[in-house]
Amino acid sequence: MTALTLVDSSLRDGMHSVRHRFTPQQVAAVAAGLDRGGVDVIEVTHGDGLGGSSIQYGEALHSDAELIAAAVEAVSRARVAVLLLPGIGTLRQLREAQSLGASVARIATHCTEADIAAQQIAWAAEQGMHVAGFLMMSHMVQPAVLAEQARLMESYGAGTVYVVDSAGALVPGTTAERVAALRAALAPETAVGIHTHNNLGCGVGNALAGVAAGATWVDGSLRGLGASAGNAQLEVLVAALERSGRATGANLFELMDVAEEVVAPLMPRPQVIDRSGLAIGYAGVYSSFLLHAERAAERYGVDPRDVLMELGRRRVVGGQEDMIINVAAELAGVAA
Ligand SMILES: C[C@H](O)CC(=O)C(=O)O
Ligand SMILES: [Mn+2]
Repeated sequence: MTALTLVDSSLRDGMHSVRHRFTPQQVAAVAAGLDRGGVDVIEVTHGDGLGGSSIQYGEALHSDAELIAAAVEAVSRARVAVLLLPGIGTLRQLREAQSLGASVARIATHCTEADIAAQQIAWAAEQGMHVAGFLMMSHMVQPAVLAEQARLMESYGAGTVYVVDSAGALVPGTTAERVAALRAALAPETAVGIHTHNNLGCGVGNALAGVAAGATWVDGSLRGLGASAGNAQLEVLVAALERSGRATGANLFELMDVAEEVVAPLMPRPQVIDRSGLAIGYAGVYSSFLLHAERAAERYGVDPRDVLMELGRRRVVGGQEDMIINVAAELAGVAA
């Protein structure tokens, strides 16, 4: 059985929850703990990836470069990964991240737009980085369509392709179908990854279903720290994987301690499934829309759930954040 690669997203997906305000000192403390805990890959960047710091996506307190350097310095065995969304981050920023010591490039596109990542995936693979293609909003297409997109990413040079449940809208059955479709379509040496969100309370369950269906790269975040309802809670996932007979190589008690003593005090609020988070999963809307939708709803005096349900009906995707204001204004019956 292929060994699992355990990936932590607390310092990247978790950035959405802390409004991109982690400091290099905090990054170093979390990364050192994850390294001691035996996590294989630690992802660090703005929540929307390299170059995400902006009015549109939220301004970060520190540059990606400062945070990546802090993580690289803090680890002794884990690899440091960065996220890049073509159209937000640039190859220049990816080159800088690699020069600072990042060795895994996660290149993310909407689930039907793998072709916009051809250049970035090929470049990173040529530089010797391990490239993971990240097919976001995977619930929006049928498994066969997703598998075709995964094959494109593989053809550009991706060594891993992920089913990414950005909205937390999948359940164990629909997760397993997608992972199995990718596993069947890709070459045996190409790994399949699973990245989940907990909006329907299925974050850990979906990750387990993904692993049972053939995923070997598996993401989580300490205390579940991630956009909207958060990710699969990493320390819980490790315990559940071990109990389902899959060795992780992680030190569970060390991860529990880092989660409790280092990450929990940094969290602005506990990672619960509140009504807006649940509405995101139910509507099938991009998780990082949560804070934008809450702000827009407050500004126009409407219910954030109505905004989210309407965004879901319109099949709005990442990159269309400006539509959130339009929808809130329309629901309020005023001009944006
Ligand atoms: C940019 C997104 O936050 C990437 C991600 O983690 C997801 O789609 O889920
Ligand atoms: Mn995510």
